[in-house]
Amino acid sequence: MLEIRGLTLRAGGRVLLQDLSLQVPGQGITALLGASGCGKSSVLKWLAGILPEGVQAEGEVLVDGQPRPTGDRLLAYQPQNDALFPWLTIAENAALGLRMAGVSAKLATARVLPLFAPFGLAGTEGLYPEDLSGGMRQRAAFLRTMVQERPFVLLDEPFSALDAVTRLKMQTWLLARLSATPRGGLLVTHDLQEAAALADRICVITAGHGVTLPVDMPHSERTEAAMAPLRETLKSLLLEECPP
Ligand SMILES: Nc1ncnc2c1ncn2[C@@H]1O[C@H](COP(=O)(O)OP(=O)(O)OP(=O)(O)O)[C@@H](O)[C@H]1O
Repeated sequence: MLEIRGLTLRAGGRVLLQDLSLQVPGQGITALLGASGCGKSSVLKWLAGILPEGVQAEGEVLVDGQPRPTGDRLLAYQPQNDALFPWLTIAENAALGLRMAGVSAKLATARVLPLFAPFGLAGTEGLYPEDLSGGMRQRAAFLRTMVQERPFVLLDEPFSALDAVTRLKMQTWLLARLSATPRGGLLVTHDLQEAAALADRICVITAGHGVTLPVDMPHSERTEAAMAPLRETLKSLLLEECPP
């Protein structure tokens, strides 16, 4: 269990988040929703240990009840922008997380290459980021994050640049991967449908605080109609933040 305790975020003299506590179990997906600018990306950056200077944070990170530093090696992080290095090939970029964890180039390459085809990236291995579409770059960044197989993955809008069909394929892949090798996912998304389809619990940041709702239905039963009441609840929580 990854736990955030008492996180307060400030930026430009403004309190973004006040005393957020959030639990991310070691299995399944916890979604983080909230209006644009409420601090979702900053929560992930703080956990990943890369909060920019303009944002200040106070709070604690714990894993299985033990205090851990931010930027802990138990966490893999996919930022909102793909953060690929333009001078590395797509295969080298995809392997970078493993290389930085000390895995040899040969082994890292052997681990990433089999995922190129299921991610729709076959043939791009030797290309450079500038040769790819935004959606392809986003999948390369997703690949780089998931292949690290760390106990927790922090995903900041990982599918925002994808078309509907590719998005569905990658969502299905993510659910299958997290169930095959249980890990905890913290997923920032703007998409209520995505949160309702994937998450086991949803934290909505509203008026600077977090409200967490469990989602108990099996994924196979989550039709649009079945999830409509949850989407309405999420919408009302989000609208509290943004009155018309
Ligand atoms: N480097 C920075 N310096 C000062 N303020 C910043 C910095 N980065 C972010 N902020 C401010 O912090 C607030 C939260 O930003 P953040 O990106 O975490 O929000 P978000 O909820 O993820 O937004 P979005 O959904 O639009 O991605 C914003 O008001 C933003 O202007």
